[in-house]
Amino acid sequence: MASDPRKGWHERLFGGFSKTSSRLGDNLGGLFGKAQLDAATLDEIEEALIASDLGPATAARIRERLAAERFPLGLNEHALREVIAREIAAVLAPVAKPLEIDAFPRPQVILVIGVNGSGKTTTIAKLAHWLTEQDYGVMLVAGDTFRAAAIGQLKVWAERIGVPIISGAEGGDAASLVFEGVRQGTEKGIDVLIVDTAGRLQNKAGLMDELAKIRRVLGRLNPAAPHNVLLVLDATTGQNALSQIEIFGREAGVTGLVMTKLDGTARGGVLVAAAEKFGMPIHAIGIGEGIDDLRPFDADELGRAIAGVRA
Ligand SMILES: Nc1nc2c(ncn2[C@@H]2O[C@H](COP(=O)(O)OP(=O)(O)OP(=O)(O)O)[C@@H](O)[C@H]2O)c(=O)[nH]1
Repeated sequence: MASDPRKGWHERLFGGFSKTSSRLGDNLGGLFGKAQLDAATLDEIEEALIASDLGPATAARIRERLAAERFPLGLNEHALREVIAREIAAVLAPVAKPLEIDAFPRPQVILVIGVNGSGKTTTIAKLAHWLTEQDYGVMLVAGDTFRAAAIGQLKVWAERIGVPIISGAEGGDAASLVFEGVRQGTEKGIDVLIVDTAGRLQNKAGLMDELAKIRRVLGRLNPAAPHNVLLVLDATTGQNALSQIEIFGREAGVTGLVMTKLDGTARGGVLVAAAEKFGMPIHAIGIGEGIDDLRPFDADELGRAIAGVRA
């Protein structure tokens, strides 16, 4: 019997977030079972939530909810985790937006940006796979011309997924490659063009200039392009991911986020902090290195995974 892919995802999601939810449990440990939810206990809970990367605004929000609710039998672990799950879901619901591919014009252009090692290349592969599964014709552009290895890696993925790729020589001009991508994409009737970009933040000015140039070239071909600018973030960097949203959001016209490596890190709470602080759409999360490990998410389900509440 074929395995149910939804069930598989649910299990991987809860498994992936297990370090995050157990860290939350460790931080809250001494507070379970307190008979009184007095101000001092609420303060301690709020601090534990902040220490779990959920962000000060969400921590304050959960504190308020706990203060407003009555726990006649004392605050047991399950009740506390349930409140946390609900409030996290409320923070995530407005930003949990799957990537939308408009019907016109074709190709839709998705520019993928982020610092080196954030999981950009793998995310592009997963995204291409997700789109081809929905019958979109996808083409990749190896726009990280700064590193030969990045070009090679993307080519391997393209072959594995079975999508065409436009690539040039190391050190080539990324903007002209993108131009060529749109030209060929239009000619071949491609639906979605996914463009990889360099991620060397150590040369921030150069990087931002290059992204601006790519955007200018795209804009000349079609004023609405790029239709999406996705910022890929590595959850394991914790609060650092927030400053990347700030920098790239200000300078590179980010339209949405993808957070990767949420499996195997205890810092998954940062996804909630990002949602609360920036309110930007979060299109998908990555919970593994496999091609199927990137998906849009359901806010309620993710709230339970982070808070460690089994359905
Ligand atoms: N556990 C886990 N690993 C991931 C995930 N996404 C990517 N990775 C791994 O993270 C490493 C870096 O990913 P890349 O896709 O090469 O990152 P990049 O941002 O393109 O990096 P550069 O090529 O150095 O610019 C690889 O070993 C990936 O397999 C994820 O969701 N979970």
